[in-house]
Amino acid sequence: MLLSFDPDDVRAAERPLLAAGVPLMDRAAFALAVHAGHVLRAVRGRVGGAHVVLLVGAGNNGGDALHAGARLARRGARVTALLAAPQVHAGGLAALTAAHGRTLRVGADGPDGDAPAGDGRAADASGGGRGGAVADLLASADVVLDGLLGIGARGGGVRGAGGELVDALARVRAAGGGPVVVAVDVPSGIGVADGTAAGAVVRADLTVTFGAAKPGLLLPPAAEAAGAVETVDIGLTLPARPAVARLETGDAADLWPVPGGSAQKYSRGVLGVVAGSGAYPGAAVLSVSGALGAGVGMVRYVGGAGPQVLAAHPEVVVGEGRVQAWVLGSGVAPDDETQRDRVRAALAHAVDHGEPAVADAGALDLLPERVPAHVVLTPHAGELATLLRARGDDVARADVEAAPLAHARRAHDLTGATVLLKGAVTVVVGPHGAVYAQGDAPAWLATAGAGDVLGGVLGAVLAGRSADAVADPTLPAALAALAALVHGRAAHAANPGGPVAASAVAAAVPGVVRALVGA
Ligand SMILES: NC(=O)C1=CN([C@@H]2O[C@H](COP(=O)(O)OP(=O)(O)OC[C@H]3O[C@@H](n4cnc5c(N)ncnc54)[C@H](OP(=O)(O)O)[C@@H]3O)[C@@H](O)[C@H]2O)[C@@H](O)CC1
Ligand SMILES: [K+]
Repeated sequence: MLLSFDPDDVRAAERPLLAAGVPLMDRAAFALAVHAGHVLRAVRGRVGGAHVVLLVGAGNNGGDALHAGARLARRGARVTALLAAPQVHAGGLAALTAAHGRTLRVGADGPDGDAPAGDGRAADASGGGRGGAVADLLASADVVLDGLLGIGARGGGVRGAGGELVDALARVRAAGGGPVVVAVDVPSGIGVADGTAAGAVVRADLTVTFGAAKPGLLLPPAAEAAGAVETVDIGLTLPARPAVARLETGDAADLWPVPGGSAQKYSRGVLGVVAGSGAYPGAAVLSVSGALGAGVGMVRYVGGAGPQVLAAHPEVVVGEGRVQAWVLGSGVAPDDETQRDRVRAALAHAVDHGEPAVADAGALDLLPERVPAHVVLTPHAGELATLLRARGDDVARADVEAAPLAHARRAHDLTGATVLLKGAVTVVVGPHGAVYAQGDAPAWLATAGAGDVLGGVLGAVLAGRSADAVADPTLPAALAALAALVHGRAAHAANPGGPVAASAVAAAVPGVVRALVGA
C-alpha cells in the first residue's frame, strides 16, 4: 500500500530528528542527486558535462535542490540555479557556489545576475535578453530540478518570480522536447494536502519525495503533475493512519473474498442487481458481466432486461430473492418508475437489513437522507455535483473536478455513505478518515459502460464479504478501492496501450483477479 501523510504529520515526524541533529536535508539532497543522476545517465549517458537547471524558492525545498545541485556539480555537471526569491537557503547556496555552480537571480526585473555569495559568473547567463535567457537556459537543460515550493506551499500555484519560471518551463515544454523535470518533494504549486492544481503548477516527469508520499501526489488533479513518484526513506516515524492511501498489487490478496474449500454459491455471496431496463438493457448486462467476472457466487437480476441478461449470462437467476449485497441504479432511466421503485425498495432493505449496496447513476437521487457506510455511492463528477446540489450546495461539475477529495468528503459527510468518485484517478472516502486514491486505469477506460462493469465488480466483492463490510464501516472504502484497482488493471489487460470496450474490460476481470490473488 502506498501511504501518504499531510504536511503537518511530516513536520511533526521531522521535529524530533532535527532536534537531535539528524541531517535530514543531507539525506534528502543525497537521494535527490542520486535520482537526478539516474535520469541524466538515461538521457545523456553520463552526469559529467550534463546541463542541470535548479528552480530555487525561498524555503528548504530550494535548499534541497541547491544541495543536490552541488553534488551533481561535483560530479562534473554544469549546474545553474535560478533563484526566485530574494533570500534562498544559505547553506545550499554556499554549497553550490563552492562546487562552482552558477546562480542567476530572477524576478520582476528578470535575470540580473546579482546573486549573492560571490557568484562571479552569473552575468554570462543574462545575455540575450531577460526572459529569453531563462527560456534558453531551460530549453538547453537536460534536467530541471524543481525546488520552488515543498510542504510549505500556501494557496494555489506558485506566486511571484517562481510562478514566472513555472510558466516559462511550461512554454519550453509545449514547444517540444525540453528537459526532464524532477520535482523536489512535490511539484511546486500543487495543493500538497488536498491535491488541487490551480494556478502555476510545475508538470514533472518524476517526483522524489522525502519521508513519505504527500496526499497531492496521489490525488487528482495534482497527481497528474507528479509523474512517477519515488519515495525516499529519510528515517521519519509517521502515524499509523495515512491521510490518503493507494492499494497496490500486494494488497489485493488480503482483501479479496477468495473462496475456501467448503464454499458454495450462497456462502460466496448472492448479488442482487437492479439495473437497466427493457429499453436500456446494456447497463444490466455489463453490471452482471463485471460481477460474474469477479467471481460472485450467484447473481439475481431484477428488472426489465431479464431476457437480454439471460441471453448473455444463462447462469443468472431472474427474479427477487435473498441476497448478500446489491448493485443498484446503473442504466435506470429517470422516467422508469417501476424500476425506480425497485431501487428504492432495495435501498431500504440494504439499510434496514445490513446488506451492502452499490448505488450508481439512477440510484443516486433515490438515496434516503442518511445511509450507513456499507452503502457505496459511485458517481462521476457531474453526478456528484447533482447529488450535492440536491442537498443544498451550490456546486458545479467543474468544482468537483477541481477539488475531488473535498467534494467526495462532503458527500460522505452529508449522506454517511462511502463515496467512490470516478475519474482518471478514482477517489474513495469512507468514515474515520478512510481515503483512497486509485490511478490504475488507462485513459482509454473513459468509455460508455465502464462504470457499469465497475459497479458489478464492487458488488461481487461486497457480496463476498457482506458481513465484514457491515461490521467494519471502513472496509467498504477499502473494497471500493480494490474494485477500482481490479477494474483499471482489467482495462490495461484487455488491450494494453489501446482502446477498450466495457465488455472487454469485464472479460478481462477474471484473469486480473487470478493474477492478484491466485496462489
Ligand atoms: N524540515 C526538514 O528538515 C526537511 C525539509 N525538507 C524540505 O523542506 C521542504 C519544506 O520547506 P519549508 O518549510 O521551508 O517550505 P517550502 O515549501 O520550501 O517553501 C516555503 C516558502 O515558500 C513561500 N511560499 C509559500 N507558498 C507560496 C506560494 N504559493 N507561492 C510562492 N511562495 C510561497 C513561503 O513564503 P511565506 O508564505 O512564508 O511568505 C516560504 O518562504 C520540504 O518540502 C522538503 O523539500 C527536506 O530537506 C527534508 C528535511
Ligand atoms: K518542489
